[in-house]
Amino acid sequence: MELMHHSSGFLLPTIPPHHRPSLTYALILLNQNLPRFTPLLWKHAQLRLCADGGANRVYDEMPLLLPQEDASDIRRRYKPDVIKGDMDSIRTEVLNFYKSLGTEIIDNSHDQDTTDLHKCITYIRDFAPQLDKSNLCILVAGALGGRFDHEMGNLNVLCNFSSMRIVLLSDDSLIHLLPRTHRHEIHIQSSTVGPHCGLIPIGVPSRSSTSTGLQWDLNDTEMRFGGLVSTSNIVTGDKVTVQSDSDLLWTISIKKL
Ligand SMILES: Nc1ncnc2c1ncn2[C@@H]1O[C@H](COP(=O)(O)OP(=O)(O)OP(=O)(O)O)[C@@H](O)[C@H]1O
Ligand SMILES: Cc1ncc(C[n+]2csc(CCO)c2C)c(N)n1
Repeated sequence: MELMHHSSGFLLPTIPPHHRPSLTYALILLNQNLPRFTPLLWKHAQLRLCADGGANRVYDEMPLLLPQEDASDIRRRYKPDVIKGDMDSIRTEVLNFYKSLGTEIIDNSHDQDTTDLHKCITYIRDFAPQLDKSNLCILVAGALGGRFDHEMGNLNVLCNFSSMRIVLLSDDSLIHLLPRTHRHEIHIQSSTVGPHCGLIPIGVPSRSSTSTGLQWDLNDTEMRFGGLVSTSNIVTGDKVTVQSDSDLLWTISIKKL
């Protein structure tokens, strides 16, 4: 079984040269409070998309995250490449502003069966011609906090696209899938993440999960909702390994400074 490496180097101003694997990043901004480190994610990304009302967040909140700079300069500089969704949340002034700067607008108002985040991921997967897809990682800003149905929809997207690397981010947490098809090695960048973490089966229960590097390691352990799921766990070093017969969610806290 192949080994998959994970790292949160994208939370550092400069991604370390030894960072493995070397990834190409795309950023999706959702309609939820933007994490304070969004300008950093923006810098690392080669493609930036707003999911519908996510464009309002970029317009309203980027100037607040960079208060020492002029708001209208910030708005012109942080121009999304694409705004995609059912367009029921983006404000007209915001839509017209980014349209006038040349942002591509994709109106999918006919599709009321998939979320705007789902629509953005489909776009990156199927259309973004300039991106190297072989080592692509999609960072999703504003995925947690707020409405619980949205949060669950965002988690479901990890399952819809389980073979893609997708990281859900808020100010406090980072979440991604550990597909059962791989063994996993998670590099803990202790200056930016930890120590609180969790391993949670998603979709189906896990009959057997095994980890190293946690205060409460799993050892051929069964996990299911209604039984044990590993929350409030703690990372003990700079490396965590995980193997499971089911897809698991990995979550780790993001440090404030
Ligand atoms: N409170 C929230 N918490 C987490 N994610 C959110 C939240 N609000 C929106 N999102 C994410 O941002 C995307 C765009 O949000 P937007 O408000 O434009 O969606 P929407 O289609 O209008 O949602 P709805 O019609 O259900 O209110 C959503 O698809 C969702 O992924
Ligand atoms: C069973 C079922 N539940 C909810 C929706 C509604 N819905 C799901 S995604 C979406 C688009 C949001 O931008 C909407 C309206 C549906 N279609 N089918």
